[in-house]
Amino acid sequence: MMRRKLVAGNWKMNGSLATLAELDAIAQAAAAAPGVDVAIAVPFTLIHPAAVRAPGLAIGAEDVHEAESGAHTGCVSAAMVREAGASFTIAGHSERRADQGETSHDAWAKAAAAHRQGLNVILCCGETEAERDAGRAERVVQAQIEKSVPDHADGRWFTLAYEPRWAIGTGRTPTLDEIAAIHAIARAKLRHMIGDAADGVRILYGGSVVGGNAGDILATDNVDGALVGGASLTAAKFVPIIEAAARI
Ligand SMILES: O=C[C@H](O)COP(=O)(O)O
Repeated sequence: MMRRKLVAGNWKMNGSLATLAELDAIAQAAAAAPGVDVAIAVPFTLIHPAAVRAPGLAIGAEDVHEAESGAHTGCVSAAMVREAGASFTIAGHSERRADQGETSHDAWAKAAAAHRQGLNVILCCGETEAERDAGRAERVVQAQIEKSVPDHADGRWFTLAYEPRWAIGTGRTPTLDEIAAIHAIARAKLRHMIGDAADGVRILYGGSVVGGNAGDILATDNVDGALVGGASLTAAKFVPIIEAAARI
């Protein structure tokens, strides 16, 4: 099945009203690459101004709470980010797993809550360095998928992102064979869980993607796009990744 490439940025806890100016050139590059979907997740406070400034880009949240509303001080619901202009959210990012103790079950609940509000979801999985060194990367990713992918997931709203934790922000990436192996296993696991719908689900690779390695990574089997952290913060670094996706 033909799956459109998706290049998604994740600004994490970076950015300001001033840096939204980067979106102008990113939106231009996205418009010049009609075969590629381009999305950017930004801090909650920037969702609305980003959506207003760049209506041609998919703007998203980096997380949502699993409840619809209620006494959860400091948290933000899927309905709130949708009202602010988000069309998608990330769920289960490894930094939330590490910093906030989120589990795969939490990621599942957040993905389901986001879908109930009509948001698309990029759900993250990925092993630690110790797990990879112990030869457990495949089993860890399979278990995360098993516990976090909602039953009714399909490619119209659901995207999986494989992000080995040791590759995030480090400048280190797995080999292309290692990426292909995990993506094939992830696809097989999705097929086991959701049947033929798995063929429509995009599986992104994330972890130290930059302009220089994007072409090779995006051309790897079962890699349907990239989830980009550091290199999504400026148009100068992000646009080459969009252009690499457009050349595939
Ligand atoms: O969500 C994005 C990833 O965590 C990758 O971050 P990075 O591109 O800075 O390694």
